[in-house]
Amino acid sequence: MLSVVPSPVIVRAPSKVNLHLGVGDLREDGYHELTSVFQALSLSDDVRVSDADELSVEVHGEDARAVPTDHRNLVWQAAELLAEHAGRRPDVAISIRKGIPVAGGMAGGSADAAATLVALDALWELGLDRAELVEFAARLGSDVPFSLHGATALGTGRGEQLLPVLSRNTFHWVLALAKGGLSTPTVFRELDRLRADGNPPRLGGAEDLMHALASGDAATLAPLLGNDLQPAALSLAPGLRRTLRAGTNAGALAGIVSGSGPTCAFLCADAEAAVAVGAELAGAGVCRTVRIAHGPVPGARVITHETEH
Ligand SMILES: C[C@@](CO)(OP(=O)(O)O)[C@H](O)COP(=O)(O)OP(=O)(O)OC[C@H]1O[C@@H](n2ccc(N)nc2=O)[C@H](O)[C@@H]1O
Ligand SMILES: Nc1ncnc2c1ncn2[C@@H]1O[C@H](COP(=O)(O)OP(=O)(O)O)[C@@H](O)[C@H]1O
Repeated sequence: MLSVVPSPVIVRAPSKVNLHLGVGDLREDGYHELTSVFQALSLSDDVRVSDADELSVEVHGEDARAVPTDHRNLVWQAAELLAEHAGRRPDVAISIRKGIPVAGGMAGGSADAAATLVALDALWELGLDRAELVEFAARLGSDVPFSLHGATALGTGRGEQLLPVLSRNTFHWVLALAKGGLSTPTVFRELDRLRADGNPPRLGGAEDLMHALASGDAATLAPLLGNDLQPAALSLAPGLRRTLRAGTNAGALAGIVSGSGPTCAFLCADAEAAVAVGAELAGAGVCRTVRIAHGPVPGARVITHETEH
């Protein structure tokens, strides 16, 4: 029988760093109330979907072995969710090319889920509007709406309610990737434990940081970066203190743990400084590997060709 060769749809989705992550108290539904200023970074994943006889997931890239290829993968859940909505079977082959570290606090799984929503909307010609995509995204995870949105945004609620934030210029980052990952729920639980035992510092509001973003000046932004999850991540992975010190010693303007960690993100004065800081960090033996990235970049979007990113 003749079969029509389906044309794959490829979508690129960004990683994120939380420039400001204020964590409120634990809610009754098990989530924490957040004030998060997200920035989407150029380190990204590509997700390719094509018609197939049944749903399958394959993962390529350095961290591929750490990623499940069954229903535990967020792209699987995204495909099932959209198929149910469309009243069809989720019969697609999904191939993920990972550039984002796994369990690194950079929203890699969320990026792939957002990418899958955008890709299947195109492949199945569903014509979903933005609000519908965002609603599906929020059902898949707190960070998934931001992976769709990209750029710079303020997230409230459990991080899923977004407002765009004005950000001038491009900021240059060095990312220090760690050997293992940290589980997001474990890090939130550790923060609850630290708060029950004592009084770890809590961030104030994000207004000054948002002014600094609007000014586009990295040196003004640097001292305003902050993450309430950082003490919890450092408590679980004390070696990250050395990584953070090494980055600022190497000339970064500031360093923070990205989200729930263990990736450390270093803000640099410009692209040249980022290359120099990256080279020095790579030689310092304080992390698995180093990546250079910039932001803000757009959210999940269809691309025509897979290229290096
Ligand atoms: C911490 C953040 C910061 O951007 O990112 P990562 O560091 O994981 O990338 C996010 O809040 C992670 O978002 P995401 O990874 O989508 O989390 P979800 O799947 O929604 O939730 C996983 C678990 O994290 C905890 N969680 C998540 C979000 C939130 N506002 N409060 C929480 O307590 C809960 O224990 C929840 O069961
Ligand atoms: N597409 C995916 N990519 C990476 N991890 C995934 C994916 N789908 C499910 N996971 C699971 O989610 C966990 C958290 O992964 P990830 O989203 O990369 O990190 P983080 O929540 O720290 O940003 C992983 O340990 C993995 O088991």
